[in-house]
Amino acid sequence: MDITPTSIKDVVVIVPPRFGDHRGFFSESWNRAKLEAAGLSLPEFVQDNHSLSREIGTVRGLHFQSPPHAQGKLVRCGRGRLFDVAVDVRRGSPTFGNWVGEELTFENGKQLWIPAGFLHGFMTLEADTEIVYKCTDGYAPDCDGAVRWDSCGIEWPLDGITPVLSGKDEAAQTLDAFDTPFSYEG
Ligand SMILES: Cc1cn([C@H]2C[C@H](O)[C@@H](COP(=O)(O)OP(=O)(O)O[C@H]3O[C@@H](C)C(=O)[C@@H](O)[C@H]3O)O2)c(=O)[nH]c1=O
Repeated sequence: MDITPTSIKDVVVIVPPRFGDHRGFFSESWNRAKLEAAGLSLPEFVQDNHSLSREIGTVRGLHFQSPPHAQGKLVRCGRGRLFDVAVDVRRGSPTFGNWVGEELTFENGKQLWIPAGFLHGFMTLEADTEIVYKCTDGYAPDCDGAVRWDSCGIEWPLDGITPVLSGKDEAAQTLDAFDTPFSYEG
């Protein structure tokens, strides 16, 4: 189990091993005991999500759920390629406002662990890209919120394109206007 830190202490990249043979590969995409043996203890997951984005340059995000339904997310790509982003919005965090971006592809098998207290979003880098992620809390529409994808200084890889957005994401508040419900707990 390969676990690599990022520029934000609490966000990590995980790459589970793949056992390849003439048929393809086998991989344990999630194994609590093996992660703990490798030094990473994650909260309990209660929901798995899966979405398909048809067009290259589709942007979903930047999303969060407020407490008491804040979500940590363990994200991977099921098909295609995407650029996955976490933005630290924990009030008082030494890395408040900083972002981490990681290319997650079917081929590289990378997973990004994003704890509660971060905005999450992604841009697809290929048509027909699928994302799969585990969440530490269930969907709570009353706690659901969004911040504009282009208000956080993120260096999106498809710079200059007109992204495909939902109406909710199009109308989202900017990071400057966002009154974060999260605080840093060290
Ligand atoms: C997020 C979510 C949505 N839905 C429904 C609501 C709506 O009718 C439909 C589409 O919802 P959305 O437009 O919010 O889907 P989407 O834009 O893909 O939202 C997701 O974006 C990524 C970046 C995340 O991090 C997720 O937590 C989630 O916010 O699915 C659920 O039933 N359960 C869920 O957990």
